[in-house]
Amino acid sequence: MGTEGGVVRDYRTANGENPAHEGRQSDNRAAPRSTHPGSRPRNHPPESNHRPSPARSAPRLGPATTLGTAALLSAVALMATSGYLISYASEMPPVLYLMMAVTAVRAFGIGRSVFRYAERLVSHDAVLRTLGTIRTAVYARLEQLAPAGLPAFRRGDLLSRLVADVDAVQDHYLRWRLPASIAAAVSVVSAVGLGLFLPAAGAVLAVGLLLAGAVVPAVAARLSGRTERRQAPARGELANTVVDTFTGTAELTVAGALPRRLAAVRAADADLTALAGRSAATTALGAGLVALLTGLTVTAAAAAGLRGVASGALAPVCLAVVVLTPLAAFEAVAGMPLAVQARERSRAARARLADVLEAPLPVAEPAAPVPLPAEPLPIAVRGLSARYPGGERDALSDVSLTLSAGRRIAVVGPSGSGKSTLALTLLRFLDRTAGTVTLADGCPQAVDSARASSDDVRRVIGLCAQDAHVFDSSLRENLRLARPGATDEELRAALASARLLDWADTLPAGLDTMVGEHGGRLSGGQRQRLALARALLADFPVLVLDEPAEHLDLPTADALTADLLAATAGRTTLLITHRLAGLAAPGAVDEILVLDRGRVVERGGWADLTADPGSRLHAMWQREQEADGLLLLDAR
Ligand SMILES: Nc1ncnc2c1ncn2[C@@H]1O[C@H](COP(=O)(O)OP(=O)(O)OP(=O)(O)O)[C@@H](O)[C@H]1O
Repeated sequence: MGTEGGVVRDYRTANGENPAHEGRQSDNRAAPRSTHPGSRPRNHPPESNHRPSPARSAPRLGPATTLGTAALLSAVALMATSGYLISYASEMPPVLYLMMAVTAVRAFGIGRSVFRYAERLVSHDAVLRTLGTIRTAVYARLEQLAPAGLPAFRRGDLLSRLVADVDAVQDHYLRWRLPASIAAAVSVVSAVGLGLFLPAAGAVLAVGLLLAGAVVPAVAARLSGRTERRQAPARGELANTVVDTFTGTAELTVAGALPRRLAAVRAADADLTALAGRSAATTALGAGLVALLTGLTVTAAAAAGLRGVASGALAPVCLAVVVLTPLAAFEAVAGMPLAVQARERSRAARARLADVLEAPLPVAEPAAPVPLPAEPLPIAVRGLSARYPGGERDALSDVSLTLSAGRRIAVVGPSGSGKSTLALTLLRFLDRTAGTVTLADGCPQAVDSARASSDDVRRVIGLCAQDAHVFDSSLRENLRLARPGATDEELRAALASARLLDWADTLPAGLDTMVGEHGGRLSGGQRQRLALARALLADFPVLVLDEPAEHLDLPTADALTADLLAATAGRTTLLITHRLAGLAAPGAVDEILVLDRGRVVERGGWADLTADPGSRLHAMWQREQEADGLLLLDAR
């Protein structure tokens, strides 16, 4: 089935078969502790083993084809019986003799509209259901690919795949398969039917329909196949440059690069416009050729009819039938050149969807996920290594640590040393290549996280990411994502822990204050504090804070780090940071791991490590203090 199968094969989660992610609610889409006992058995099968057959996903077009054929045949018969009725009526027979033809004209006239309406209803219902299935499958796949697997796709291009390419798939059914089947059926029946009146006219019609319905579309496909197939990637490119330009407008303006980016957008737009122009030219050529063939066929049928009348093979009153039937029958094939163009377009779109649906998953779900222990601590990480899909080397190598109840560990290291990779691997957004992560380590109910569903693991280990998404909603709704049933008191307590309550209390609308798109009405620090409050409200047994103070100015970053260390006191926490200032306070964290190139190169308490002049942490701390001093001088 080629790419067609590639897309259809994977529509696995449709029809509610895999309600896998209903419980994800916070930054890491995890549910609050109160809803986690970890022992709920999963009721969805592992995705990688579960692929529905194409037969179940492709729309059933049989009824629509039958109705469409009936509608077009009614139109052909209407034309033929009208011609016959007018010719016969001109002979002025008794009215009673005309009644049968009159009734047939009425029946075919009504039939054409009724069948056409029913065909549209049935075909669109079937196809839209399939589109819904495809879109669900694409969303579900994207959800599984995120976050570690998504960088393989560009954002605008993904948007285009999600919207335009999925829509283009409907063309495969509604604009190619359905009209092609109807055209074939109507052509055969019309040519045979006319042949019964006059074999020569039937033959002429058969040749005309064959040329218009098969040869012209083949020529159109040859002329524009490449153009049609290039449209979907070109649309993706345009979407990508537009999204990139919009999201980076501020930076591009500051760097003076906006004109260059706009030129790139215009170039992508011109490319797509040129493709659309070439496609339209082919459409016009196809329509022109079909109109020409219609005229030639009607003329040849009329000539054959006249010869038949002269030789006595055709009753004169039936001449109009022979002339008018081809005119109506060509309606069936008139859209075929467009249909093959739609086929080529949707073929490319389906291939692009298959890329998404068949992209390797960064995490493989176990075939039979085991329930997690009700009390998941301590969590022992031993020899953990991980690699990104397509990566040449491990981004994380042989990392070990123990997260026991209330223990706080800081992971520091230079950019690219694997800190975020450690978080992703612990949360099972990325599969490990070696090592173990044992929940309830040392207890009889100990379980390795790889044997549980990743959703369950994310109910135990929560993440407050550096780029935590803030929704375009109110403060209250943003917080309630973590715990839908939370009372205002609980929300206020979480805000207080994140040191945001004083500010929230000054707002006229209080918790109902709208925060804007991506939290645009908040400062960077307020956004991060809101994300922290949300993570605290979710009350995960283990909280991973990944660079929560990233992108903030130094005083704000240090204040936030100090506040979040205070807010997470007594909680099991893994704090990932490249800034050390917040860790210097006595008892801030229990252990510090220094990562470099994915490996733990140093570990210990703050005091011990910084006291050793040869230690990495000592050197990092010195560098940070010197840099801060220079910044202070600059500021003065
Ligand atoms: N999605 C990805 N696909 C492939 N490689 C990746 C991906 N994300 C990160 N990497 C690579 O993995 C390595 C570790 O990256 P990671 O993001 O864990 O570093 P980090 O210590 O968190 O850096 P930073 O402090 O800058 O956030 C880097 O070499 C990086 O290039």
